[in-house]
Parts: sequence; structure tokens; C-alpha cells
Amino acid sequence: MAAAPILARRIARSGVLPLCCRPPSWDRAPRQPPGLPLAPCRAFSNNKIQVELDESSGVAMMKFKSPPVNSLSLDFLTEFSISLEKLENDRACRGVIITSTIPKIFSSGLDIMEMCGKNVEHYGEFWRAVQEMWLRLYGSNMVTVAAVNGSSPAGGCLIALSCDYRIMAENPKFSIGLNEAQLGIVAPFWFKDTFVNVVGHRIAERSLQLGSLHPAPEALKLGLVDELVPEEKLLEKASAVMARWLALPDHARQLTKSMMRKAVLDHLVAHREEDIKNFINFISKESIQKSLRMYMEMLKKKKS
Ligand SMILES: CCCCC/C=C/C(=O)SCCNC(=O)CCNC(=O)[C@H](O)C(C)(C)COP(=O)(O)OP(=O)(O)OC[C@H]1O[C@@H](n2cnc3c(N)ncnc32)[C@H](O)[C@@H]1OP(=O)(O)O
Repeated sequence: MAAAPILARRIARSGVLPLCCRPPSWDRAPRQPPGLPLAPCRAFSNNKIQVELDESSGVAMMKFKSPPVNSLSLDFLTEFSISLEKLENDRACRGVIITSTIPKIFSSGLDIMEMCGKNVEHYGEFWRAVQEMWLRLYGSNMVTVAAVNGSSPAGGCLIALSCDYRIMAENPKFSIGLNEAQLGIVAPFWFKDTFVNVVGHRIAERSLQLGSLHPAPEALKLGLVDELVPEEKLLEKASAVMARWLALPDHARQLTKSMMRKAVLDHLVAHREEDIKNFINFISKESIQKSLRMYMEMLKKKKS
């Protein structure tokens, strides 16, 4: 069965609009009828992600809660896209802070088991879900702040890079980067473009070729994250940053964001099917499967 209808059905079941049908959300300041008590906090939670929207500030707190390491499985990615779309369509929501409930881990990146020993249909469905997540997050009209409270390799780093602002816990044991080369795989052009847009071409090229994972202080020096704060201050700082960004008129900020990101988003939208085919061809290669299996074994050995 083709992958597109499967994801479309998953999303349709949730009542979420596909990206292309999303209404513009300029000037969506929270609407609070005068004289009423402050709007309450609204929450929704599914298996892997918990979301709480404070209607008085217009800010949602999104927390990854998928043990052991918040790996981005197909189910996780689908829940993530659905949660983003719900917030995007909620007139009360203007910004989202993304963080993790798992100690020491923001996200361990794409779930390697989704890319190992599966069939072509599965790879296609999985990759479409990765694309969908990125298109929604990178193309979001909301202010997005990543509060990176742990390690954040590869796909985890992509999530942070796709936000408008990154604050990381100052613990040097936490690292972040696009380390795909270390796994013997290659980050696709839109991971690379997102990275280049944050740190510039030279730093991105060196870091990608070496598959570097940068400890927090180095990530700050490279501009991969915008600031470091003590872990206990992370959410407080993220809220302060959010308030500063939300002080601007939505329409001006959103049009500026769109101007900065449009070329990169349009590139993937125009080449989505080709990108899925490339992923399937690449990941199905026996040599790549072997590299991934060896990497998983290495992770397990490291434990024992
Ligand atoms: C081909 C086109 C390009 C595709 C682009 C790819 C993007 C990606 O995101 S690829 C994934 C890259 N991710 C990584 O390299 C991270 C690997 N993981 C780690 O480095 C560590 O696990 C950690 C730093 C995230 C956490 O370390 P620690 O707290 O010591 O936990 P463990 O290493 O013991 O892991 C616990 C458990 O989770 C399994 N696991 C870890 N990461 C993943 C993952 N990305 N996918 C699936 N499973 C993962 C790990 O194997 C352990 O499993 P068990 O041994 O069964 O408990």
C-alpha cells in the first residue's frame, strides 16, 4: 500500500489539517473577552508527547515523554506532527516551548529500529513522517523555542535547529549535532540546509563531514545553540525568551520568518517524492543495513 494515504489517514483520523490546507494565522493574539477571569490552562497528552497550553500567555509547553531516549519512531513523529498542527490551528496559541521529561536526553534522533530490517513500504511511510514533522516545525507560524535539556544527536538536533531559538542546559556532558556520518549514513539536503541556515556553510560542512557531536559549550561557540543556562533555569529562561519574541506583532515576525525559510521549505516540498525514493534506495542497501546494525551493537556494548 502507498505510504502517502496511510499518513493522510493517520492525520485525518486526528482531525488535523494537512500542511497545504493550513489557514494563515497572522495576528492570532489570544482572544480573552474583557471582564472574564483569566483563561485556564488547556492540556492534551497522548502516549509520547504531553502538551499544555497556557491560554493567558498564548504559550504551549510541549514535553517529549517517550522512554528510554525519546527516539523518533513513526508513532512519535505522527504524534508530534498532530500536536504541532493542533496548536497551529488553535487561535489561542502563539508560541511553543519544546523540551523533554527524560533526564539527560532531549531526543536520541530518528529511531534506528525503524530503518533496520523493514520493508520498502515501511521505509517510505517512515520517511514521509520525518518530512512531515520537519515541514510543520520549520514552517510553523508560531514562535518555537527549544529548551534542550539533554543530549540531542541527529534527528534530535534537527528538531532544535528547526526552532526559532535554542537554549541548552550548560552541562558539558550533553552534546548536540548531526552525527549521521558516524553511523555510516548521510543527512539529507534539508537537514543540511537547516543546519547551514543556523551555523553557516563552513561550520556545517566540517561538522557534517566529521559527524560531530558538540558538547554544550562548543555548541554555543559554534552558534548551534543561542545560549546556555543552568539546567534548573532552562524553562524560566525559555519563557522569558518567548515573551520577548511574542512582544512583536505576529504578522511582521511571521512574514520575516517565512522569507528566511521559504527557499529551503519549498525545495523539499518540490522534491518530496524523489527524496522518499532516495531514502528508500539508500537505506535498503545491504552495506547501510550492516552499518546500522553495527552501530546498534556498539550502543549495546557501551552499556555492558
Ligand atoms: C539515511 C538517511 C539519513 C537519516 C538521518 C538520520 C537521522 C538520525 O537521527 S539517526 C539516529 C542517530 N542517533 C544516534 O546516533 C543516537 C544514538 N544513541 C546514543 O548516543 C545514546 O543512546 C544516547 C546518548 C541518546 C543516550 O545514552 P544512554 O542514556 O547511555 O542510553 P543508551 O545508549 O543505553 O540507550 C538506551 C536504549 O535506547 C536505545 N537507543 C538509543 N538511541 C536510539 C535510537 N536513535 N534509535 C533506537 N534506539 C535507540 C539503545 O540501543 C538502548 O537500547 P537497549 O539496549 O535495548 O536498552
